[in-house]
Parts: sequence; C-alpha cells; structure tokens
Amino acid sequence: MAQADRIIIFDTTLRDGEQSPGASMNIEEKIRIAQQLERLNVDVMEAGFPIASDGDFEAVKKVAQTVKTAQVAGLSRSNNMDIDRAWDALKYAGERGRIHTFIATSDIHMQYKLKMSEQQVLDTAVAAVKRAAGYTPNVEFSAEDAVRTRLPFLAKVIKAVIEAGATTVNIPDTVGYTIPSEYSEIIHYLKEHVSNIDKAIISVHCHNDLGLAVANSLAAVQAGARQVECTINGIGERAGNCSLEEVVMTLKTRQDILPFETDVITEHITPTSKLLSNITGILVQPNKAIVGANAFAHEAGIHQHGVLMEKTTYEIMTPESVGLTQNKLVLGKHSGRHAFIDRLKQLGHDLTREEIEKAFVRFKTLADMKKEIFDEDLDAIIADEVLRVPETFVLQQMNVSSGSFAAPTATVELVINGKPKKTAVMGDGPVDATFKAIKKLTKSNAPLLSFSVGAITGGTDAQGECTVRLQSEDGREVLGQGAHPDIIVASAKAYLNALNKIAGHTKRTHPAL
Ligand SMILES: CC(=O)SCCNC(=O)CCNC(=O)[C@H](O)C(C)(C)COP(=O)(O)OP(=O)(O)OC[C@H]1O[C@@H](n2cnc3c(N)ncnc32)[C@H](O)[C@@H]1OP(=O)(O)O
Ligand SMILES: CC(C)C(=O)C(=O)O
Ligand SMILES: [Mg+2]
Repeated sequence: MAQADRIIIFDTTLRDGEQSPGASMNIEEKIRIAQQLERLNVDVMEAGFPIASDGDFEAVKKVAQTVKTAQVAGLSRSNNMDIDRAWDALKYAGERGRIHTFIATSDIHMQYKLKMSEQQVLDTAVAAVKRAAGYTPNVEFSAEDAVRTRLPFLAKVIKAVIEAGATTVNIPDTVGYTIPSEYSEIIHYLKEHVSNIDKAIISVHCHNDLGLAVANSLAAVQAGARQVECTINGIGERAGNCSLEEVVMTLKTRQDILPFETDVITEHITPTSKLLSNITGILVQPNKAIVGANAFAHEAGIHQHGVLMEKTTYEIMTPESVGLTQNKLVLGKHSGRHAFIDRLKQLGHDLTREEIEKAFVRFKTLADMKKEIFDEDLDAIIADEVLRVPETFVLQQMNVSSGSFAAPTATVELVINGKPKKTAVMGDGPVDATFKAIKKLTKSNAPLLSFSVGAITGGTDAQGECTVRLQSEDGREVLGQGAHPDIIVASAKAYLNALNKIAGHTKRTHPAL
C-alpha cells in the first residue's frame, strides 16, 4: 500500500511509449532504458506486452531478470493465453513481477471493438484478474477507456476486480479526452461508490491528445489517486502519455500546494531523456518543459538581468535538480580515460570496459577534428558506437565529389559478411549518390520514408547528426542514426544503421536466411 502522501511512479516508456510510431526498441535497447529507469528510481516499469511478439516476450523476461529493485509489469489482454504468457516472462522478477491486465468498459469499445455485452466484459475482467492472482498477488487491472465509461458500470467493474484480487486499479483516459475537473470527479465518484476501494491503489493513465495529460494526472492525485502512469519525454500512442519528468517536477516544485512525494531521483531525468532520444531517434522539441534544450535558457535581456541578480527571479527549479550540470572538465584531445569515464557516468552511460574502449577511440578521433567535445557529442558517440546493432554492413571508406559543376559521385566501400565490396555511383546530390551506392552494394529495396540532418552542437566544426527512416519488407518503420563531422558520412552511417536493424530483425525472425 502506498502511504497517504506517496505517489507510485509507474513508467510505461517500454510499453505504451514504444507504441509511438517509430519507437520500437530491440531487446538490448530496452535493457539499457530499463537500467536507466532503475537509476531514476521509478517504482514500477512496464517492460512490454509479452503476447505481442517473441521479441517483446524476451525483452520483458530479460528486464525481469536484470532489474534489481523496481517492480516489472507486463501487459495482457483479459484472456488466459495473454496472462499465462505475461507471467512466463515476469516470473523471473518474483514478487516484483506485476501482471497488468485490461479490458475496455466504455459502450463504444464494448459495442464496436469487443462486441461484448456489459455482463460479458464484467465476467471476462473478473476471470482475468482471478487467473492473474493465481500467479501473483501483484495484479493491476485497467478499465480501458474508463473516462468514457458510464460511471455506475465502471464502479461495478472496479468493485468486482478488487474482490477478484486486483491490488491496483487503473482508470485510464485512453483517448486523452477528459479535463482536470471531470477526471477529479470520476476519482471522487469511485471513492464514494466502490465499497472496497481502500483495498487497492487507484492509478491514473492519461494520454495527451488535448495536451492535458499532466494536468489531468495531477487533478487525479489531488482527488485520491496514488499511482501515476507516465513515460519519459511523454512518448506514447498518438500524442503520447503523461510525461514523467513534468509530473514529477511539478510535485517536487509545488510542495506548497501538492504535498506528495515520489522516490524519483530527479538528477537522472536529463540523462534518461537523452538516452531515450538517442535510442529511438525521437527528439524533444526545444521548448519542451523540463528536458527541452531551452527549458533553462534565458534569452531576453530583462530575464538575463534578473537571473544574474537572483536566479529565482526566473527559475522555479534549478537545472542541477534535473541533472543539467555544468561540465567542469573540458574534454578535448588531451583528455584521458578517467575524465572521459567520469563524464559518461554523469550522463547516465554506465558502460562495460570494452564499450568504454570503443567509445574512447572514437572520442579521440573526434577530438582531433573538433576543438571541444560537448555532452551532446558524447551522447552521439555512444549512440553511434555502443548502442548500435550488430552490423551486417560495415562502412569501410567512402569518398564523394560534388559541387555546382560536376555530377555528384559517391565511391563507397562496405564490408558485407566479412567481404569488402566497392562501387561508384552518380546521383542528384551527394547524399542521393551515397544512398544509391549503398543500395547497390546491399541490394536493399527498402523505401526511404524520410531523411533529416542536423548539427549536434553549434559551430562549423560541429558533428552532423542524420536520421533515416526506412520501411522494411514486413511494413515496419525502421529508424537509423549516424553522427560524424562530415554530414555525408553521417548520412551513410544513418542509412547503414537502419539497414543493419532490418538485417538483424530478419536474422532473428528467420535464422535460416
Ligand atoms: C490502450 C492500449 O494501449 S491497449 C495496448 C495496445 N497495444 C498493442 O496492441 C500492441 C501489441 N498488440 C499486438 O501485438 C496484437 O494486437 C496482439 C498480438 C495483442 C493481438 O493480435 P491479433 O490476434 O492479430 O488481434 P488484433 O490486434 O487484430 O485484434 C485484437 C483482438 O483482441 C481483442 N481484444 C482487444 N482488447 C482486448 C482485451 N483487453 N481483452 C480481451 N480481448 C481483447 C479484440 O476484440 C480482437 O479480438 P478478435 O481477434 O477476436 O476480433
Ligand atoms: C492498457 C491501458 C492501460 C492503456 O494503455 C490505455 O488505456 O491507454
Ligand atoms: Mg495508454
């Protein structure tokens, strides 16, 4: 049971967050995020939906085996197959394993999607919770689309699932439809009309379709909810979920009117946000609260003057409290491993000795080209060098000639399954020529969905960071990233990164190929 003023933080970055288009993560990536979420000290992390695929099953299992202190949840529909599969993956976490089962309770979902009557939904929910409770006392039930559910029926379902053994009952705003006052009334209604409500924790799960997910979650907390479901950077289905960093920092900053506590170690917020962006390629907008690049920047003269006199004139929380620290040691080509490792740790990258060596070599190469290495450069090196997938296609060397006169031509040499292969191709521009050469060498037909290029830091010696989205044969959107001071090389790396992900997925799902 949560204490009256403690809010359980249930992070669903690895499940609902992963439902963001393009945010699919492989097992290794999920483990990295899970380890970082553990550093952040979330109470529960939802690691996936085990019935969804063998990959997701393995990811939940690995997270359950790896994570030491947080509870690990796995989602399941309200049927025996999903629940059994979920527990098969979660059992490795012992009593920290949580089965999270759900079924929709709104008329619109029952009629059109489930094609079930009220009674059938009620019976199915109860049976599912009983089955889950046969495995573990740690059972969460979600009434999907609770906000659009008739309240007497919602209360009936919640009472029945608590009787059946649910220890957490979640009241999701699945479609991001509610507003704070209405959501607060729903929580109050359930507290008044569900006679056994004190036997379970009330949880909230808000989507951000109207930009109200955080406000709605806070209103629910004030009304009596004691678990908030949220994601890093607010990623998730459609417009996303309630953002963890926003809800946690609001509770921390407004203790005067929100006397609630979380156990989140807020100094890990920025590294966690960056790690997620690096892995998924989904960047946060600069003006995003808490983790946006401008969240602690002061541009206007009057503001700058105020901050110089007294920071609290314009800063309601310190950058340090969310893990934005001033880099005291300047990293450059004369830096050694100690300073390098120390900085990586501060940025949340806890690497093996082998990974450090790889990253260090890359750091020195970059330091030879660039005066100063910033945190963003280090994040890019880690994304490029350490978080990368096993490589079927390795970029050996490349050369591109382009300009306003000659037809752009790319000469690219790759090592494919251990054998060097080289070609030269002309294109409409240097990137087009490079991609055509790579396509020819790898025999890839994956359509290019998008390509973007940006600079990691300021200055003409900045690293270029490229993102490529390809469509795999099975229709998945696959994202590749690459960073290099030469943006054409960064483009080639991003393209190959996406192709390697596709090749890795094919090898995992069709080992014989
Ligand atoms: C609000 C949410 O975020 S819910 C979570 C959403 N996340 C996902 O869906 C991602 C993972 N999903 C998947 O991989 C697939 O959808 C699977 C494996 C779960 C199911 O795949 P399929 O068997 O091909 O079914 P499909 O997804 O097309 O349809 C869903 C089926 O589940 C049923 N269903 C939906 N929710 C529930 C539920 N909570 N309990 C029981 N059955 C449900 C639907 O009625 C439909 O049944 P039908 O096949 O008899 O018509
Ligand atoms: C599965 C449930 C909790 C969900 O994601 C939703 O209703 O949005
Ligand atoms: Mg959701």
